[in-house]
Amino acid sequence: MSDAITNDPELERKGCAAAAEYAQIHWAKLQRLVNDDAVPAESIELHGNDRRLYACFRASISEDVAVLRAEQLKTRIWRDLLTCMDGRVKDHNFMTLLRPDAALSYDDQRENLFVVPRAQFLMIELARQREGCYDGAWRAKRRACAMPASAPLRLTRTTRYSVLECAASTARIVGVDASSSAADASATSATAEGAEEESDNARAARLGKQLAECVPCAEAARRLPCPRTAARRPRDGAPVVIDGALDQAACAEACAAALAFFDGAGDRRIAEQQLHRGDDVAFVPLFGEDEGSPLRQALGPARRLLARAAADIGDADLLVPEVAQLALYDGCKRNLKPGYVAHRDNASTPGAAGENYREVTLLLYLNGAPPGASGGELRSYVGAEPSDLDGATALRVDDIQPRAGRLVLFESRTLLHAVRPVGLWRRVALSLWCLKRIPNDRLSPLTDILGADAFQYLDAISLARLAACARVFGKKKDGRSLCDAAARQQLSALREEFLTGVKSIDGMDWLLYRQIPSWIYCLYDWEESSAALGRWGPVDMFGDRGWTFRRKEKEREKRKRAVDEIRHQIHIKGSRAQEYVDDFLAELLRDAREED
Ligand SMILES: O=C(O)CCC(=O)C(=O)O
Ligand SMILES: [Fe+2]
Repeated sequence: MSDAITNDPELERKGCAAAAEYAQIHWAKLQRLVNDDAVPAESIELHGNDRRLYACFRASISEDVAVLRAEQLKTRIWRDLLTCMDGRVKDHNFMTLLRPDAALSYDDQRENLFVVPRAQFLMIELARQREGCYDGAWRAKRRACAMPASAPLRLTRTTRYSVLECAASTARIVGVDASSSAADASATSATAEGAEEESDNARAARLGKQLAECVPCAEAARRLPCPRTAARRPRDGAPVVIDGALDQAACAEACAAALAFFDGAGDRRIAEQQLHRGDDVAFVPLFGEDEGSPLRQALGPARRLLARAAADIGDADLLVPEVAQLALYDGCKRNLKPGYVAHRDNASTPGAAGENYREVTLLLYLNGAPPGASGGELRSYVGAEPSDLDGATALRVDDIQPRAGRLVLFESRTLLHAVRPVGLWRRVALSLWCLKRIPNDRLSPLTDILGADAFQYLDAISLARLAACARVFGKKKDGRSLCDAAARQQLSALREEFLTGVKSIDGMDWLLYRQIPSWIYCLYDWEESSAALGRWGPVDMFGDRGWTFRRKEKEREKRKRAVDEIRHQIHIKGSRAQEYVDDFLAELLRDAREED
């Protein structure tokens, strides 16, 4: 056809990557409609003057735009119309990908996408928005596609996190039930949120959840075989940057799977956008089978690389958590420019508020800013003083560009860093924090004795007993001990299952009081006994036999001796610790009754 518009090969060559990125951004915008039925389709802005552009289009062309054939796009009318757009529409002739069928995603019709000038794309998409192509039925269908019926997002409680879990992808989204146990493993010691107020994250980190769920790095590398990397221990407060740590193909696959995963989670990704950081976070198990999990499979090479890099740092004391963090800074979401304010991943001074176990931070970028997009640099304030929270004392400020396959390592306690606001692109990275036990860990004397791993093998009842013991000799001021926290979590999960019928060590039904068996509360009270005498013991705890108890210093002494004894027994008996703890608690309760 003589008046057909032909594609300019030069334009194609230059615009290929940009077109793909633009398509991704456009699809992300439409995702808002999928996630929220209340959003009118035409409220998604595509261009500065959408109404006018749409009117202009409909003044010339009356065809239906829901499903288009190639020849419909190359007519003389279109050519004239597009010629008028020069100077009126920004980037009017930029190569842009158009979906032939509005009902389907880019992926669904990957082979058949049209390459059209930007102005043409805009007019067609604006018409689709305004003419019902993205109506309720379309949204429902897209939702169904994103979330197969067999894999609904559901709220689950595990011993570790309270999470939204997508069964098909085995990644876990944090942030649904922040009040109880959200542990997004991102404790921040020096963020804008204020030093006084401890975040859920910080609390989770302080309680050592990460430490209870990790393996020595050599073991991690054994479990996830991968060739040696160039990773080395970062020193002198400066980050180590290694390019090409992961090949482009692996990055592209991982990135696409991550974006699909986050898109599938929709608005449920994160309950509330936090002020100091704008990313969406999911936790991906580092180890285990890949089958049945597209996301985990796609992240396989990245997970192996991180585990290997952790081992290559060469510090035998380093531990690798069982989960890596997948973070999306979605610059295409709600016109936000998400970033992360200046912070350190661990307290710069040992013992300071917010301290956790992070020693080395590993960041693996799965993509970089596409041409024309900007932001998202990792800003590092090298040499900033430990008390400096905003980088004023930095000797050097380096902006490290995210790039597919780029691995960055830095000392978690030392490097003050930020993520610069991300422009119109979707930045995807996988992070892993290598942990190190804190000498004389104030959090958990029992952990020192049993080892953090023990918590994985103890059932709720055992943990509760250990918790009770830990409370007796644990350091109160810092909050719950490790096992106390673990016990609470397991017990509250159990609550739904067994409202009755779970027996405490002395054969009584657990009386659930604020989700925790009341005998634990008795022990708390017991522990809290001060020099002043007081009455204690919830009357209902022992039902008909309700009794009270007058606390005395000498009993406190007695308990302390008993606890020391238990500690000793645990130490020498190893795995039989549980029995001894049982005996100890039984004894405590017996004593208490006798006293009465
Ligand atoms: O993604 C990055 O570049 C850094 C993210 C970060 O600082 C964090 O998650 O703690
Ligand atoms: Fe960080």
